[in-house]
Amino acid sequence: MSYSEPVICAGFVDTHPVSFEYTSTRYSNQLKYTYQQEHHSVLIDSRDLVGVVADSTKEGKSYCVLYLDKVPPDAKIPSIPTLRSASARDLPQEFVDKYAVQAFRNILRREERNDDGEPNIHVIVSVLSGVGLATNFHESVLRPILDRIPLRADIDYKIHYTESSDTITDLTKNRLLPRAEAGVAQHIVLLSGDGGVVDVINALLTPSPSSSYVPPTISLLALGTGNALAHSTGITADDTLGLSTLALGSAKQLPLLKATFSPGALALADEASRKESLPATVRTKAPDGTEVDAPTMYGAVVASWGLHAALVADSDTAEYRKHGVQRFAMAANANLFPADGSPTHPYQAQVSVLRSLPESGGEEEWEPIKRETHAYVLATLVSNLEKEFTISPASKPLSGTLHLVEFGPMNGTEVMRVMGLAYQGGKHVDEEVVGYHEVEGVRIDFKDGEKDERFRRICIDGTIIVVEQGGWVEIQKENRKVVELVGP
Ligand SMILES: Nc1ncnc2c1ncn2[C@@H]1O[C@H](COP(=O)(O)OP(=O)(O)OP(=O)(O)O)[C@@H](O)[C@H]1O
Repeated sequence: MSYSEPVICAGFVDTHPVSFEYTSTRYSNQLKYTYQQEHHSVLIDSRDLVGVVADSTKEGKSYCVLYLDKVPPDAKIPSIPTLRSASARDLPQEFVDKYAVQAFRNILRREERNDDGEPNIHVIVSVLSGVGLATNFHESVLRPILDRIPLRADIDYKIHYTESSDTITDLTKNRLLPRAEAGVAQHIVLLSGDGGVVDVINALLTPSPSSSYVPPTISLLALGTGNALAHSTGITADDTLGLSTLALGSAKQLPLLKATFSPGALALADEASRKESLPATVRTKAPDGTEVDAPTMYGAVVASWGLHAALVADSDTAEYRKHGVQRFAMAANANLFPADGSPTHPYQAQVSVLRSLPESGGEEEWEPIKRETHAYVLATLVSNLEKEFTISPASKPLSGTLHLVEFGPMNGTEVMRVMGLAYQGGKHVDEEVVGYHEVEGVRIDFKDGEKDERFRRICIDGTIIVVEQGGWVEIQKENRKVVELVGP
């Protein structure tokens, strides 16, 4: 069949006779059905299509086509799309073959159950992620879709709503980790931003993993603010916020980075009103060669210091969160153009990068960046920090490469111009003032620089860690298989 030839056949929608027309091109697929009596047509674009579920309650080739009605672009309040379903018979076979939701069943191992009867599929709803739409999305969209599969709440899967910022960590540590270590396959459907994924990862990473550990699989539904992981892996390439990926995708190891800090480092909590210990410590060698217990945290997206860490830290308040993704731009403005008219801060530390030397058989070497002050130092595993903000154009989905973007102090207008180019597909990396390199690791050593702790804030996937005066942080790729992520 030529890709531009539509497939036309007769069938039924809700018992009314229709003519189906399925068009598949390189760029998009569409299913149109036209009621034979009224000549009225309905068009379903593949960007809105979740999948096609066989309807076992009906005879013959009966299906339920699940798709979404987009939120109108001029909607005044943040809203979720509306779930639509069409009960159809005798659909074009090509359409069924491409969008049938069998993959759902391969990923969601519902038949395996624990001794206490608890299923191994968990739906986690992070109620405060993004602008707070996860609960509504779960109740109005996800749950009715799971009902159609059919997957039954409390029998085939368990629902968890977050009650505090510790809910995901506690659930993972107490229930998911022991089963993963015992070799049980588990699936987590996560309605959150990147933070939910990071909480799961850090709770699963124990210092001495069991040899029978089975990495849980995560299906991410992009209900956060930045949603860097979802945008960078193609989960949000269509308009279903990750539902089509959940229905039709396949799982792959999620690459991680490991950030190890000098012993006095603490994470900020509750809008920076208090500090708390990091999730773990590891015994490691400090840059001066001494053995220390180093606070450690893992991430899947980004490790940064300077302007990026400052704007993430400053914008993580309930007040800023109301503005959705705009909160980053608002905080950037406040950092770049201080009210007192002063220039942006020249961040002081020794920054070094770990490079792999192919000429010496892949040996690695730390190489200092020859600049004493910095504005922007950001290492990332992903291409996009927001849908349109391409921080690292060379990063490929789930490839595990780490890229560093860095530049020195500039005035606010120039920083805005340069980083504005990231919204044009990542053109900032072509600017002479921007350093852009593939690296194995990055080290920031504060030595005697930076007396004010605001300038010693490090961002690991949205968590802000303050390094003590004279302290350091080392970021490297982590090779352990901790979770798999379902991608398109
Ligand atoms: N019920 C709750 N009570 C308190 N805090 C919560 C609750 N539910 C979620 N949170 C917190 O809200 C934050 C949500 O983070 P998440 O990353 O999921 O969304 P986001 O920050 O909006 O998106 P992104 O990280 O993609 O920009 C986390 O810090 C999480 O711990």
